[in-house]
Amino acid sequence: MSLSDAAVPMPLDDARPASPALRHRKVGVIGAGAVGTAICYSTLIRGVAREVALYDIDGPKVRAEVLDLAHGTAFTSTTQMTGGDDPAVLADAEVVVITAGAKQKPGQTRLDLAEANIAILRTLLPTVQSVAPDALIVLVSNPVDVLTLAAQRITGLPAGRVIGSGTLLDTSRLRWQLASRVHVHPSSVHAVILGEHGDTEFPVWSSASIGPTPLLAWPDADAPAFTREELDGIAHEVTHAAYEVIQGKGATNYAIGVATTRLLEAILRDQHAILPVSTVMDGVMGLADVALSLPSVVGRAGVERVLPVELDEDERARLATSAETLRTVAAQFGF
Ligand SMILES: NC(=O)C1=CN([C@@H]2O[C@H](COP(=O)(O)OP(=O)(O)OC[C@H]3O[C@@H](n4cnc5c(N)ncnc54)[C@H](O)[C@@H]3O)[C@@H](O)[C@H]2O)C=CC1
Ligand SMILES: CC(=O)C(=O)O
Repeated sequence: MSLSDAAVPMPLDDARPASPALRHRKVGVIGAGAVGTAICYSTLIRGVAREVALYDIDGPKVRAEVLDLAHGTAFTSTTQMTGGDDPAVLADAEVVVITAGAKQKPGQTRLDLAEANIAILRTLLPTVQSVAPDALIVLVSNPVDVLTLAAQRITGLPAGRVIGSGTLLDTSRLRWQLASRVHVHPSSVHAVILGEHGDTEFPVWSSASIGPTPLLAWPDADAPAFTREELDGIAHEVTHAAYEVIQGKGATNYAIGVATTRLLEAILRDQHAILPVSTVMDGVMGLADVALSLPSVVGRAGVERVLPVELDEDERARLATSAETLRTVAAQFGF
């Protein structure tokens, strides 16, 4: 069996023609590292796609990961797990998720990865477009906002078809922090991190709420009101969460795995869900020629609309700082 033959055999029921709704639900994932495999795993478990295909240049590694994931599909949904070291495994994917490339070493910022990972995109994207010409592109590799702008410019695709995971993960971290503090489920916390997925990101406290109660007016006998100092501390922990995890285990992967699956679900099920993801801005809130996260309506066509947000003066200044930081880095690479 060649390395690119790593696809598991089709179960009998998959030999029948798929219903139109299922026929195209194939996700390609590039990069069989900590992040790519976590995305495959959570996508299998949640049954979001009909087929997940994993591609990596490291043949033995990708073959082993595909087999390990495929061996568990008796206990997941009907999803097929395929893959190998030939990019043809991505053929006809509806969405291709890019996790390939360098990751931060302790002490590095995400922006330090720009040169290496833009170079990978320049060779990878033409291949992706030839094997999966209709695919939406989802960027996860870092610095994800700079790579989202680069990928959109390299492919020439409409802005909404090139999506960075952006601050979806940071927002999840924030919701978990706040939920733990007031003893509710994170799904009942409505708060968002916007801007760069990186050191200049910021929480939008002015519109955050817990259930229907504005966060800044939080009253509860069991959990007292938030002070400004405490909110600053929570924001700092969210922004620095990745550094702590990377210091301890060398990578972050499970949370980005489920966050990316949530994005894939919004796309493949055409949910028109509002998610904080990164796309190239086209003038919304005065932003252009930069990719960063604002609340975005996500469905089968990709990001269908980017929603302007009501921000206070401090939040507006922080959005401008994020945009300026990202523009400066992207410009160094001609974007
Ligand atoms: N956007 C986000 O929220 C997050 C982004 N990341 C980023 O995801 C990226 C991947 O992280 P890990 O999976 O931990 O790294 P890893 O080192 O475990 O895996 C990277 C994989 O990419 C493969 N690869 C390298 N060049 C390739 C190419 N040209 N074609 C195909 N495959 C190629 C390598 O063989 C390796 O298997 C990093 O840039 C990291 O910073 C990680 C966590 C969260
Ligand atoms: C590595 C990274 O970008 C994160 O975990 O947020």
